[in-house]
Amino acid sequence: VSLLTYAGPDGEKTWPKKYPFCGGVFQSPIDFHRDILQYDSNLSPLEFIGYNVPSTNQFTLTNNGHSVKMYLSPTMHIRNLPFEYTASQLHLHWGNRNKSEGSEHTVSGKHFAAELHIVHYNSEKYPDVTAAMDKADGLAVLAILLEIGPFNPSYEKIFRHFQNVKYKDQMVQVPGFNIQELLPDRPDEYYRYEGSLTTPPCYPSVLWTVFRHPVKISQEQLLALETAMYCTESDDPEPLEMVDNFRNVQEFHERLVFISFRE
Ligand SMILES: NS(=O)(=O)c1c(F)c(F)c(S(=O)(=O)CCO)c(N[C@H]2CCc3ccccc32)c1F
Ligand SMILES: [Zn+2]
Repeated sequence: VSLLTYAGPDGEKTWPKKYPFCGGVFQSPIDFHRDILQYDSNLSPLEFIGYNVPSTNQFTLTNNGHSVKMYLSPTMHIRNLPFEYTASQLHLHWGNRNKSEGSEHTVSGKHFAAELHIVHYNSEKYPDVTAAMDKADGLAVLAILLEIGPFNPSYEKIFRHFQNVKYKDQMVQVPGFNIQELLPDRPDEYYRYEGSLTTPPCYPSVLWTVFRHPVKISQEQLLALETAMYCTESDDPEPLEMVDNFRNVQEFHERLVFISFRE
């Protein structure tokens, strides 16, 4: 989808022209602020099955021109949602070296530095993610907010490969590791709402789980994320830096976000 640029003449404001759902209902991301939050005691901790992938397995990390994404193992799934959801891929959203405020979801109007998404599909009802991605109960995405702190060795297991996926369509193999290491402390505390893909085609098909607590990565790790990748292919005479690949927050009318924690 070459149309997928966030800023400029083809930016997110033009998405609804070609992708009508982008101008529709239940759009993500959103801002979490006090008067739309409601505690829900039924929101139980998620179970992460098969997340500890042996290093004999490998994940494919690739630059798809607007994000860096890593395909995950079909043995990974989450339980304690209305259905069983199987992992598909993870990817990131970030800002730029002068403005490290590239998260998609915001809290009380505040951006975090970046955001990791782990995309799953409803494997109880659909054969694969492509069949699931335009269904209301098709996808479940886990979102981890990233902020600056100490060096994070778990995130480094992915970040150390960025130099090999600098350009569009490049890919590299990443040795398996426990993907649960990428989750924050207290993963039982999260925001939950029904929303959409944050890139075209913006299908309202995502059950969002945004963890309350951010994960820390170092300033250097964040700079690597913000400066390593390009949207363009390696031989493109006009390289385009892959930066600011986050969608702005969407209007959230008369709806509630459910929280599993008491503020
Ligand atoms: N922020 S988000 O979680 O909404 C989200 C993205 F932001 C994003 F960039 C991608 S993508 O695969 O890199 C490109 C879109 O096709 C996907 N990929 C999803 C959407 C389409 C699709 C098809 C198969 C597997 C994954 C996805 C995505 F779910
Ligand atoms: Zn995403």
